[in-house]
Amino acid sequence: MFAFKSITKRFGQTMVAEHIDLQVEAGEILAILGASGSGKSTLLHIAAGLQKADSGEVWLNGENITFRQPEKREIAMMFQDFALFPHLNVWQNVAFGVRLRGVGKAAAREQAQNWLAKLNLSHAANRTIAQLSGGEQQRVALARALIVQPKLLLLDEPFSSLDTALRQQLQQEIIALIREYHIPALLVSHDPAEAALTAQHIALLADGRIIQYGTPAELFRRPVSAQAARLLGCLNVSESHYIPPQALEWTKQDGENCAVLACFRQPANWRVLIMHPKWGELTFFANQFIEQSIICIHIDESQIVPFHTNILR
Ligand SMILES: Nc1ncnc2c1ncn2[C@@H]1O[C@H](COP(=O)(O)OP(=O)(O)OP(=O)(O)O)[C@@H](O)[C@H]1O
Repeated sequence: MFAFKSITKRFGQTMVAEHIDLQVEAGEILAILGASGSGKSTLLHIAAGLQKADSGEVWLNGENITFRQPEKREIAMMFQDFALFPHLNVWQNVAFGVRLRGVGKAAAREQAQNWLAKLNLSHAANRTIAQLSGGEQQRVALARALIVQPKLLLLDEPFSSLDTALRQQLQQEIIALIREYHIPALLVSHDPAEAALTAQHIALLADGRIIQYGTPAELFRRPVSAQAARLLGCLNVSESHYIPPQALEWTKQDGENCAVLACFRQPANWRVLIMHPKWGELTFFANQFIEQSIICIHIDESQIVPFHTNILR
């Protein structure tokens, strides 16, 4: 298990982490979701020992590693830009970490081949990095990270340069490997869909504070504030409440007449913007183009999530 205990970090006047408490169990992914500049990468760097916290502790498998050197932490990182070594071929990149630990060339090569086989890359073992696609490079980066049997895996937006299909495939591979090898993982992301698909828990980070923590289902069902709802990419959010998609229904009767402001084509459906007499401008999705200028909308008010501001502050 990995844990941050009351981590605090400032850069000059900027508070980047304020008493952050988080933990992630072996075999699970914790996603830290936040806007740009919210302090996500700083937390990863503190976990890796690349930045020092001003106060607080970092624990891994029951040991306080706060003052341990980065190379002694047994932590692996994967980045958005892969960070592979261009002068080494594929298997040499994968074998790099075990070679550093003194494993002989033949044994390291064999271990690298095993990892490449696991990730369906055996055919590319002797290629240069430039001869790989983005998805293949990221799988090499994953093999290179896991071959050293890390005690923690840090994922810094590792999927963001991949297309949707590749991204989902790699996410599933990482989830399966983390589970198989019982490694806890921290994923930083600004993409709520990615966090929801990959992580068992999500921590929403804003201005150096965890504004909400829970399972993806808990967070999406009940964001605690407008800021949390917006970080989760929810629609129909105001400062006082959130109207979830299932609360809003297009009916023939039993609702309010709403003006249709716009209807946009989306890949899988139509996105409709309406003006509701009580709740104002709202968005919902329809499976057909809405031709009428007025439609009847029922809102199940029992499903509306009210915000009590400053709940966790
Ligand atoms: N070494 C540093 N010195 C001074 N300020 C820093 C340093 N590193 C980060 N910061 C500042 O700390 C804040 C948090 O940065 P951080 O990189 O952790 O955010 P982030 O959430 O990872 O952002 P992004 O999603 O854009 O990568 C930012 O305001 C950033 O400018």
